[in-house]
Amino acid sequence: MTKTIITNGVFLTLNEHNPIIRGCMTIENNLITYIGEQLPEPLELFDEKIDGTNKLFMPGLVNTHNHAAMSLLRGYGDDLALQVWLQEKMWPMEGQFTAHDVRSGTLLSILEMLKGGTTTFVDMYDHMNEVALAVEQSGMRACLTRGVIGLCPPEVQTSKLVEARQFALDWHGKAGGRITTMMSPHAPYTCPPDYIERIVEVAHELGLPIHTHMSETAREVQENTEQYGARPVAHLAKLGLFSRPAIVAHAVHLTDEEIDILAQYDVRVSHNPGSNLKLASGIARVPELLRKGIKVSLGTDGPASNNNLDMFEEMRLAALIHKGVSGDPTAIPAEAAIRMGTLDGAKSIWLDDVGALQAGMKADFIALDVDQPHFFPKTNFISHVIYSASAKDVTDVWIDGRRIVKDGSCLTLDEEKILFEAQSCFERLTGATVQ
Ligand SMILES: CSC[C@H]1O[C@@H](n2cnc3c(O)ncnc32)[C@H](O)[C@@H]1O
Ligand SMILES: [Zn+2]
Repeated sequence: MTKTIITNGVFLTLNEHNPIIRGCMTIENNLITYIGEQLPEPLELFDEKIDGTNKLFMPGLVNTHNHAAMSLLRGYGDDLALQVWLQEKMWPMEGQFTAHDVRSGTLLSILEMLKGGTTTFVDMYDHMNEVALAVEQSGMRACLTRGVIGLCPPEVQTSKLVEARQFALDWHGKAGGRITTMMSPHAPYTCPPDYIERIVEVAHELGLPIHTHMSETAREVQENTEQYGARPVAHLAKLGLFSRPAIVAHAVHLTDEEIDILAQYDVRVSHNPGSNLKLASGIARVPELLRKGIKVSLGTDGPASNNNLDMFEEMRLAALIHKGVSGDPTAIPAEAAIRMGTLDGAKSIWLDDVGALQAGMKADFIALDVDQPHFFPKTNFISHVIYSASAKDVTDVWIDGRRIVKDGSCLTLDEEKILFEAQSCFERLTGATVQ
C-alpha cells in the first residue's frame, strides 16, 4: 500500500459545509483517506510527501460528451451550421479514418485533456477498441460507447450494433475499473425508429445506460416533428430510450413539457455551450433544467466543433452565457458551474465515488499553480476557478491515486510522438502539407 500526504495546500473540496480547506490531504492506493487542517498522522508514516505550497487542489474535471478522435479535424470546417458541417465536412473525412487515425486523434485529445485537468471523459465514436486501449495506456478514466449511425443498409446496421454490443461487453469495468461503457444511437435523425428500439433492447440485455445527441438544433426538432409526428423527446420516450438510464448531449431546444418528461425519467443532460455557440445551434435552457432537478453536466463535444478540450472554458461559458441570456446574474453561480464540471459530471455518468475531495472518494484530483497574477488576491478560489482560471494553470494530475501529470508533463504518454503522428494523419487525410 502506498501512502501519500499533500501538505500546505488549499483544497477545493466541493463539500457543502466546508468547500475550502487549508491544510493537508492523504491518499492510500486509489482513495482519498483524509482531508483537513491538521496532520492526521506523523509525516514519517507516509511513503510520499508533497509540498502543496502555492497550489490549489480540486477534483479532476469530468467531460461528459466528446468525440476525441475528431481532434484530427480541428480547424477543418469552421463557421458552419451543424448539418452542413456534418454532411459536407466531418462525415466525408471520418469515412476515411482508419483505426490508426482514431488512435492518433484520441491520444492527442487525451494528452490535451490530461494536461488541462480533465480526469474523466465520455467518448462516442467508431473504432472504439483503439479509444479504450488509449485510455488504458494513459491512465485516464472514461465512459466509452460505440456510436451507431443507422443511415445504411439493414445488414450494415446489424453489424454496427453487434460491434457496439461486443465493445460494451468487452470493456465495461476494464482498465482497473476506470472504463465503463454505454450504448449509443447517434441521434434520432440518423437512426430509424426500429433501429433505436433494437439498441435499447441491447442496453436492457447488458444493463447499460444510453447516450445520444438530442434536440441540438431547431432544424432537427422541426424535421423530427415532420417525419415522425413528435418532437425528439416524445419520440425517444415512445421508442423506450428513457426506459434505460440515459444521458443526452445538447438538449438545446426543449419545451416546458419536454423538460418535465426528462425530469420524470431522470434523464441527465450534457450541456455543451462551446460547441452550441460555434455551430450556432442555440443556448440550452440550463437554469430551467436545474430548477426541475435535472442533473446537468458539461461537455466539450468533439474538438472539431469547439475547438479545444478546455473544461475551464466550458465552466466559464456555462456561468456566463446563462446570465447574459436570462438577465439574471445569479442564473448559474460560480459554485454551480464547478459542480457541473466535476461532481455532477461524475454523477451524471453513474460514478458515485468520483468528483469531490472527500475521504472515501476515488483520488482523481488536480493541482493548479495559483502563484500567478490572475489568482491574486488569493481570496475566493471558487470564483477564481470559474472566472479567471484556464487549462494552462494545471500543473499536476492524479487519477485513481496515480500521478499522471507532473509539473506539466504527462508521465504515461509520449508527447512528442503523439504530436508528430497527429500531424502526419491530418496531412495524409487532407492531402495538405504544412511546413
Ligand atoms: C457515430 S460516432 C459520433 C459521430 O458524431 C458526430 N458528431 C460530432 N459532433 C456532433 C454534434 O455536435 N452533433 C451531432 N453529431 C456530432 C461525429 O462527426 C461522428 O460522426
Ligand atoms: Zn457530439
